[in-house]
Order: sequence, then C-alpha cells, then structure tokens
Amino acid sequence: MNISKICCIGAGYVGGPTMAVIAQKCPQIQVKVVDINQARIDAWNSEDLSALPVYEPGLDAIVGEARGRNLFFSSEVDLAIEEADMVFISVNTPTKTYGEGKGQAADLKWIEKCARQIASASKSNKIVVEKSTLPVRTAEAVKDILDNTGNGYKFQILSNPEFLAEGTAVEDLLDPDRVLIGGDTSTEEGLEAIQALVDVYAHWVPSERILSTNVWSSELSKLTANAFLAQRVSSINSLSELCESTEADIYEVSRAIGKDSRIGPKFLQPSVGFGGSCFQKDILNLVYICRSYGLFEVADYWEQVIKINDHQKGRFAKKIIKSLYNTVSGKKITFLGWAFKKDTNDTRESAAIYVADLLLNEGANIYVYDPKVSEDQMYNDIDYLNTRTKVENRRLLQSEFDPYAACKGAHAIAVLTEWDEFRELDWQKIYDQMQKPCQIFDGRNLLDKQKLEKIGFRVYAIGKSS
Ligand SMILES: NC(=O)c1ccc[n+]([C@@H]2O[C@H](COP(=O)([O-])OP(=O)(O)OC[C@H]3O[C@@H](n4cnc5c(N)ncnc54)[C@H](O)[C@@H]3O)[C@@H](O)[C@H]2O)c1
Ligand SMILES: O=c1ccn([C@@H]2O[C@H](COP(=O)(O)OP(=O)(O)O[C@H]3O[C@H](CO)[C@@H](O)[C@H](O)[C@H]3O)[C@@H](O)[C@H]2O)c(=O)[nH]1
Repeated sequence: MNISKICCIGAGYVGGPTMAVIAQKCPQIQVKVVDINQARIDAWNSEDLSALPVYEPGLDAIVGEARGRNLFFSSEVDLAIEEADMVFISVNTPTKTYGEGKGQAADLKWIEKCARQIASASKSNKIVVEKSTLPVRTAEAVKDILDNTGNGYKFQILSNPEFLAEGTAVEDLLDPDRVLIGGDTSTEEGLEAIQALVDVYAHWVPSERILSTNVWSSELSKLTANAFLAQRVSSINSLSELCESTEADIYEVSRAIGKDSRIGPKFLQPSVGFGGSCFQKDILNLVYICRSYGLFEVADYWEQVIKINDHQKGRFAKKIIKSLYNTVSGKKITFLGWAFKKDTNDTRESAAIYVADLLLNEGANIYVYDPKVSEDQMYNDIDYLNTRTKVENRRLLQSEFDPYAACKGAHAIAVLTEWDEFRELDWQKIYDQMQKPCQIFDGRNLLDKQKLEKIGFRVYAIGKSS
C-alpha cells in the first residue's frame, strides 16, 4: 500500500517535530498537521521561524525546508482526515484530574474524541496510528469506536509510540535507536498496514532498527521504556543522598558503575529530580494499570520511583531553607532555570515548580532567569498548583531577563536547569553583588564547585559532601 497523504491530529511537542521530519525525509508524501488550538497552528505557520511553538535545536531549519512544500499546519481537522490514507493521533494523554483513577490513570478523553472524529470524517478506508503514549489495550477501544461509529469504512490500528526526548527531538527523530510498530500480525490487512508504515520510516531509518510487534507489546513497551529510564534517575538520586552522608561522591560512583557494560553510562546523572510531561505520567499510569489487574506488588515497586523523585525535590528545598538559617522569609532567592531540562521551553512537571512552591510557602522572594521560558508560563505553572492566590504568586515570584539582575542582592542561587550558558556567567561579578555569605545550590551539578569556592561561594552540589 502506497501512502501519499498523512494527517496528524495534534501539533504539539511530538506531532510538530515528528511530522516535520517525516515531511522532510519523504517529499512525495503530503503531511498535514492539524490542531484545535488555532494559536498553536498560527505559530507553526509563523514566517519568523524563531516563533515556532516548540523550541528544539535544528527544528526551524527542517520546518523552513518542508513547510509549504509538503508540510502543512491547519485547524481544518475533518478535511485533513478525509484526504489522508494514514492518520496519526498525537494528542495529549495527561494524568486524570477527576473521577475514577484521578491522579494516576491517563485521561483518554482526547483520544476518544479523535477516534470519533476520524470515524465521522472518513470517506475511505484508513490506517490509524497511535503516536500518543497510551495504556496497554487502548487500541481495542479505538478500534471499537471506529468500527461502530464510522461510515462503514475499514480501519487498521497501529501503535507507533514515540521515543524522542525533548531538547534532542530532531537528532532522535533523524537517527532513532529504534522505531516500534505494533499491529495486527494475524491478518493480511494488519500486515499490510504495518508494512505501509515501515515503508514511510524506511526512507531514512535502517531496516534493522524498525521493529514490529503485536499492538499490546508496542503499547506496553513505551510505558516500560519510560519506567526503566526514570527508575535509573531515581536510583542514582536515592544514592546521592547516601553520598552526602558518607563522603562518597555520586559522580565517582556513577562513573564507576557506568563503566560496567551491563549497566552502561547513560541516565545516571544525579539531579534535583526528573521532570517533563512523560516520566511521572507514564509511571503513574503503569501503577494504575497494575493495580487494576490486582498486581499490587508490581504497582508498589514502580510507585517507589515517583516517591523517590518527590523526596529528591523536597530535600533540595529543605537544604536551601536549612542553610539559610532555617528561614527564607523575605529573602531573595534566585533560580537559574525553570525548564525541566536544557534546550527546551517545556516546563511540564519541572522540578523548579515544586521547589519554588515549597520555598514560597516559607515566604521566600523568588527571581527566575530562564533563557527560553516566559514569565506567563512560570505563573501558569505555579498557579496550577493552587497553593496560594494568583496575587500572592505574583508578589513573591518574578522572572528576570538578565541573569545578573536576577542574582543581584540574592541570599542564595539555586540551579534548577542545566543550561550551558550558566557555566559561562561571570561568577566573580555575581559574587560581588550578592548578600554574604553567598550560597549556591547546584541541583544539576553544572557549575565548577572548586572555582566557585575559590571565589568565596559556599556550594552545595547534589551527591557531594560539602
Ligand atoms: N513531549 C514528549 O516529549 C513526548 C515524547 C513521546 C511521547 N509523548 C506522548 O505524545 C503525546 C502528545 O504529547 P505532546 O507533548 O505532543 O502533547 P502536547 O500537549 O504538546 O500536544 C497535543 C496537542 O493535541 C491537541 N489536541 C488535543 N485534542 C485534539 C483534537 N481532538 N483535535 C485536534 N487537536 C487536538 C492539543 O491542542 C495540543 O496542541 C502524549 O501522549 C505524550 O505522552 C510525548
Ligand atoms: O541522567 C539523567 C537523565 C535525565 N534526567 C532528568 O529526567 C527528565 C527527563 O529527561 P529526558 O528523558 O531526557 O527527557 P524527556 O523529553 O522527558 O524524554 C523522556 O520521555 C519521553 C516522553 O515519553 C520519551 O519519548 C523519551 O524517550 C524519554 O527519554 C529531565 O528532567 C532530566 O533532567 C536526570 O535527572 N538524570
């Protein structure tokens, strides 16, 4: 089956970059990315490529090359579905905030809406691809809706989870470790649909890296991969606390164990806690699924990864309070970084939000400098927690455009995101303009501790005894 038109529902952090790369690599395929959020679509269509709604290194060039040629962004969802041979669903699947499964299960209402819309807008048979991260067996529900609410056309459902990480999305998409395609391997139509998607990726991904499985394995592999990755971060973070009590150095431990080829060096970087829209949501979802099958021990095992992560964020905030003589009330504390990792403007579940909330509870005045995050976004994040009024949040927290202004007069600086530019700051100048004693809390082990101590700073770095 030859695919000539693709529609992707959802122009977010996954839909936008993924489709831009497919369009760049497959110039003969027309790719339309659609979204109900008109402002987002307008931003994707913006002439100024620095105003795209997703910041990812290298993405502007790819969009610049393909947009208007075979890559289009539009809010005409029905029309794009009708025209396409293959429809990707790449909408958000956040943790439920209400009802059964609140706080754990994935909220699938946007997925169901998409399935119903695909069914009603279709005027031919289609391949429907789950790109969103979904609980195992969601394809069953999607198929049920498509088969029972459609216009009599046939749908093949594939699971094709996305493994890109933000900040490196373009590299990950251009050179993926693997592409996973789950489908109905028991029928000819199912195998044909799998092959059609394999053929799209085969334009640039070597065939040995394109794996096909049954749908359920594919859906579950995505949750499993994120659970394993997050578990490594929680494992190293849990031991960072032990290092601080024993004079072991978490970096030396991490390097030593990472050299074991069975363990490997990646994802052993201690931090103030993992953030991002995926790890916590996907593990909570895994925990919920396990409990719903009565697998309580398995659920408890994975839940511990989240508990350690919450503990890590909390103990970082407590360390700041304790070091500032047990009170931060009315004190200026500077945050360097608000994004959940460097090279992205995404702040979802960023550790900075939770650390800020704990310090604001104690009456701290927080000034934030982040090179890519707007003040509005910071207020959205902190207001969302509903801990205090919006007025209070605006009184206690502000963003600064300049890192030196953010640090001037501060009692302490906390590094929350590992932006490279923080290393290059003039730390002597910052020292001269701060309250003494000058304290730095490096939640990313980004800065040169010895150099800073030589200037006169007191430096706390995760997993290193001071
Ligand atoms: N962000 C990541 O790095 C990442 C990586 C891999 C997988 N995922 C998964 O991919 C999915 C999407 O994540 P994201 O970060 O791109 O989310 P996002 O919130 O950035 O984007 C989702 C978009 O879908 C749109 N949308 C929702 N319902 C719609 C509908 N009925 N019709 C049209 N548009 C609709 C929203 O307006 C939004 O713009 C999630 O399941 C997520 O878990 C995310
Ligand atoms: O050694 C490490 C590695 C990561 N992190 C933190 O973990 C979080 C997540 O980082 P990362 O995984 O690089 O970014 P994401 O964009 O959240 O990507 C994850 O989540 C995506 C969404 O499902 C998946 O597609 C990716 O494969 C998976 O890496 C960030 O806060 C990082 O700072 C650490 O603290 N230490």
